Amino acid sequence: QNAKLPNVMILATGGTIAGTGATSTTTVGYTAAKVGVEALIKAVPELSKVANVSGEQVFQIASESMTNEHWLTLAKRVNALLAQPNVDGIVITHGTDTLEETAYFLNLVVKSKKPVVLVGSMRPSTAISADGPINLYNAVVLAGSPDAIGKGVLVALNDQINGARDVTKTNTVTADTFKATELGMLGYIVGGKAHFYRASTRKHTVDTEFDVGSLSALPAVDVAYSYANVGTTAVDAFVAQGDVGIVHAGTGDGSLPARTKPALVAARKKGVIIVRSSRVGQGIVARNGEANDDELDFVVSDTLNPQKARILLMLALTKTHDTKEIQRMFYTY
Ligand SMILES: NC(=O)C[C@H](N)C(=O)O
Repeated sequence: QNAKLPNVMILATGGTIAGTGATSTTTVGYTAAKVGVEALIKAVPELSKVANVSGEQVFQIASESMTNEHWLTLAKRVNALLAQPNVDGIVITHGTDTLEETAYFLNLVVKSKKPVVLVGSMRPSTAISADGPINLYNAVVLAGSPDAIGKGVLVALNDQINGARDVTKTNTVTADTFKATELGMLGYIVGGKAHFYRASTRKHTVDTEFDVGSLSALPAVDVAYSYANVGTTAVDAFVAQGDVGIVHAGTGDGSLPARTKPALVAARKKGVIIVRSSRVGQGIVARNGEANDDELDFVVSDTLNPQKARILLMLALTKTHDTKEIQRMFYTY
């Protein structure tokens, strides 16, 4: 322990960063979530020069299997740790598949300005040029950086700092997969230092109205994906199973196909909240653009992608079923 260094807690959840392959050239077909947190820390002795690190294994899963229950457990643990004066920042090691979702969930429910940084890797720990160790080093640097305080939940991979709201996985295999595309990344981690150039204007962490402290479950919300020839199978199934919200991942600017629209309108009449989002990946879904949202009593996702719109809708539904209020939240967070 060095009193001059920040105290950074590493919470491990699994993913490829904790994965192992049969050979050093195995970069696909490896097994995720095998290496424990102590081994991850031990693999990067340089960590002790930038922070007093300690580790905790919260889960050991591939992130495609992340659930709402995992998120509630993780968020409560993060909030409990950040309330301790001897914790300056938290790093969460995580699979990359749903990393952006966990980051955005925490961005909305963490009750602290202290840095929370999600990190993963695209190559397993056993690979040549594994990206996990450098990403972990950078994440710990970032979590211990005073400049990261109050910036919301951050993502550190490939020497870049991205904000939880706008970052997304853009490539299935390459190490430079996490990008905030048009809205832009926040900075770099270079030479053991975090360099910030921008911050999100959207509210997060201590400035949100959401509190998961007393929650043991989240409202049922699913995503209905749109494409040519789509019908009502998904929407009908979601309503039948009792969903209270549906995010429609529409084509283009959140368009509603002629065959699907009546099912969404009927679902809304039954009380289900409908959010129009887009599968495109860039741009605003404009209110009263591709559909008359005022008349249909639908909500638009603004620039949130469908998987993040699902998260905000779940949290919104813990507070209200008023569509005007929910729309306000989509323009706030
Ligand atoms: N690169 C990765 O971490 C992918 C892995 N399927 C996961 O999300 O756990």
